[in-house]
Amino acid sequence: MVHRILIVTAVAAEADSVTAGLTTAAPEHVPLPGGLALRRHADGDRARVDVLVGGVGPAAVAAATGTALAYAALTGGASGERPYDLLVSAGIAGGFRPTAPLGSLVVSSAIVAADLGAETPDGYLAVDALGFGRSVHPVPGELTGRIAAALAAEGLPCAVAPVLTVSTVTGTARRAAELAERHPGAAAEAMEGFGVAEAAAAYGVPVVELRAVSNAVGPRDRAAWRIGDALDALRRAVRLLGRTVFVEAP
Ligand SMILES: O=C(O)c1cccc(C(=O)CC[C@H]2O[C@@H](n3cnc4c(=O)[nH]cnc43)[C@H](O)[C@@H]2O)c1
Repeated sequence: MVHRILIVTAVAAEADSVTAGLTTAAPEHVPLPGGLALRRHADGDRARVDVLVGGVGPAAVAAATGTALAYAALTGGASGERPYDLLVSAGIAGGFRPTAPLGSLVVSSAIVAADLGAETPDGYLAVDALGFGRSVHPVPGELTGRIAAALAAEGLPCAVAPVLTVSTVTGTARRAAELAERHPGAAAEAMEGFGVAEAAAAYGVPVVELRAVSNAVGPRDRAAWRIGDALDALRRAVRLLGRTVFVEAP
């Protein structure tokens, strides 16, 4: 059985790291509606890994991921079958100190919409507390365990922890403290995971977020960003997962 994985990044530089990490030959270009395209990597009859550049932020990436899922559902195998076996939201992120230092990896134990809600005189209320939708997508613990074990076995340790999705990059110590207090144990913040997870949930596909830390969550300090190191960590992580978890039964 071929395992079908869709890896969604925000920008092309992240997709380039993912593509470089996959060990198969150059990908096939698969055009999608809406000006989107998949980079399709096939590993014989073991796995098919599609890589999608979905845009920055939860709205853009949810729209793009939804398009890719609808396309796969309409053009793929038997009706009623899941269009993919696994979705991965991958890219660079801000890391919460001290859990996620620069260059380290974070695998989501949950994917959390950290600013989807309402401010009230008594504090923040998440959207589910307001009676609409949800603010947390769970990630199968067995899946995160396999990913973490595969990475650690090759000397690439990672934190397994909640990853926050924000629409505004944190740029002050005050905001970082606020988020850490509201989401104890969170290891990283990025801008796409929740959008990918919403699309995945609509099609019943399990989802996980994989992030490589390029900067610390806190006061803005562009000189301290390590985007190259994070992209390299992402490439190494995908290389390992391409040989292990991506070709295993979901
Ligand atoms: O201008 C800034 O201060 C700034 C700081 C960090 C990141 C940005 C971006 O515009 C990148 C957004 C892009 O990268 C992911 N990302 C990376 N670091 C973070 C972060 O600390 N908080 C949220 N997102 C981050 C994100 O997923 C986007 O795709 C600008």
